Amino acid sequence: MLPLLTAQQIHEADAYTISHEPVTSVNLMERASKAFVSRFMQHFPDKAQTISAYCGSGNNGGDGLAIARMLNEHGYRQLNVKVVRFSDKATDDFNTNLHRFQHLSVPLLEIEKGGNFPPEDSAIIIDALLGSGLNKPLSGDYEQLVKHLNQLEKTVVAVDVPTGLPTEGAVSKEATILKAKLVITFQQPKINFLLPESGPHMESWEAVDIGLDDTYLQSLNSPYQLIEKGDIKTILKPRHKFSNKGTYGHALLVAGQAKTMGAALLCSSACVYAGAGLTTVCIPESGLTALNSYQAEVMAIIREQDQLPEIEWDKFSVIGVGPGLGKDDNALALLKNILANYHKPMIIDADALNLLATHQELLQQLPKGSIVTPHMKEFDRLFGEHDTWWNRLQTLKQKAQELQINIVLKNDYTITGTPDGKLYFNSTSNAAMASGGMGDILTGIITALVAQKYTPEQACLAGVYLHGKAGDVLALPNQLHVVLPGQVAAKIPAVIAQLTA
Ligand SMILES: NC(=O)C1=CN([C@@H]2O[C@H](COP(=O)(O)OP(=O)(O)OC[C@H]3O[C@@H](n4cnc5c(N)ncnc54)[C@H](OP(=O)(O)O)[C@@H]3O)[C@@H](O)[C@H]2O)[C@H](O)CC1
Ligand SMILES: [K+]
Repeated sequence: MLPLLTAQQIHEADAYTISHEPVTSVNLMERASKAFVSRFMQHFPDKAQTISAYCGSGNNGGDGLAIARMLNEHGYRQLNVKVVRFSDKATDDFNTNLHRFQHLSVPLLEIEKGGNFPPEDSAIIIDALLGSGLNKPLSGDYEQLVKHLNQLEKTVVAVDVPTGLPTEGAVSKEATILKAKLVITFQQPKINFLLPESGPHMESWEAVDIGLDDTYLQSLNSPYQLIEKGDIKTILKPRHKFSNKGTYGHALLVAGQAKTMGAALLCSSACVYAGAGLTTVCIPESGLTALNSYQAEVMAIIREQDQLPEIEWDKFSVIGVGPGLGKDDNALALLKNILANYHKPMIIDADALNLLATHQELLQQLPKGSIVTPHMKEFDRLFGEHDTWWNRLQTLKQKAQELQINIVLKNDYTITGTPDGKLYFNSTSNAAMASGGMGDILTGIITALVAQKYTPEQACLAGVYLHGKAGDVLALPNQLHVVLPGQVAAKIPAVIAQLTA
């Protein structure tokens, strides 16, 4: 897991590394700048490109000066630096780097408060104006400069953080932020990079290691964690000889209506592919032929209109409810019936979430450790409207603790909130997966993992990762525009095999 820290914690981690490694703060800046330059050169190897580095007078600006010096050493000749003097203050490391810069033949121009902005002819702008030290929205000269640079529509590469973007906390829709094509960030993505509000302000980010003390970073016990491949490899268990279908559990999915039977087919199919020993789906009779032809491995319990189905509750290791279920009185009666009779962790998705939203008292009846898998709109229906993702994140943390459930908030970086108050960001998936039915697949996968005796938390983290990884494996190598949910399900065994090899 990569702990995701707040700006304050990053500052403390700097100080800890400086005193314990030990390394001087200017050498830590040198190390960070070197890491930036080596990544920058991979993306922009053409040394004849025109580059302007805009530097503030804090440590982000100090990085900018060190970066420009290093690029010059590497033979980038069409380089110039613009230092903005909008503040009377400058950090020591900025001053040291300005001093180191002065004997170079690289043009350096200072932009004063209230001054005019010089013409900008470079193709690439390195944004080293402000970084993680941002403590208020941009205004005055900074805001004017950033607006000016934004309208030039250059290729902006931000150092650590795009100027004006807070690393955590609410991002105002009105905020002026320097739009980056690429952010090369130090040590870890900043929490806001993983929330949709950063989308309009940055196309992509890459984190470079600057050697902050890892034991210290882990000891901060941050509630925000980024899931990495190694974490999932640790969770997934290989299959053993002499195991049989009974070893891998019996999953029941309660899903589907005549017009939304596809959801039931997709989630039960995903459950089979993700390895449940047995999968049964409870559907209306109208779906039986489709089920038998789509996925012969799945068994059925038929649900009559207006009648509760006969379910042998003890037979099932786990129940997943909701995809395509509908929100009518029958669906509600069925959900109530399940909550009254089944007391092990269950998975609640789609229509069942909307029923919970309109019958909030049922939320309290969810067995401890249950899993709900809302997308943003379902989440807000359940827990109230949110005007920023940061606020939504805080509700996610609070509700998972309060209800003692796992909440999987589906998004680009799907976030799982767990009963112990942690928020885990997933690192797989891509935009080709944005299509109807993809959530049904996730429900099937998570249900299958709980059936196989993974803890609910493990099932969420691994399920979300596998789902996204299957989509990545399918879409990324060929830059596919779209991948279909059924393809993602069928890819799961290969993805698990690769992770357990
Ligand atoms: N471990 C690491 O990640 C390392 C990061 N490094 C780099 O350091 C910056 C952070 O540097 P810092 O000096 O703390 O802050 P900034 O350069 O981002 O900002 C400088 C000062 O600007 C003022 N400020 C804040 N917000 C605004 C604003 N909206 N308008 C104008 N001015 C603003 C603020 O000072 P005040 O006294 O005015 O409050 C800031 O202190 C990090 O991003 C990395 O690039 C190190 O190089 C190595 C380790
Ligand atoms: K910056």
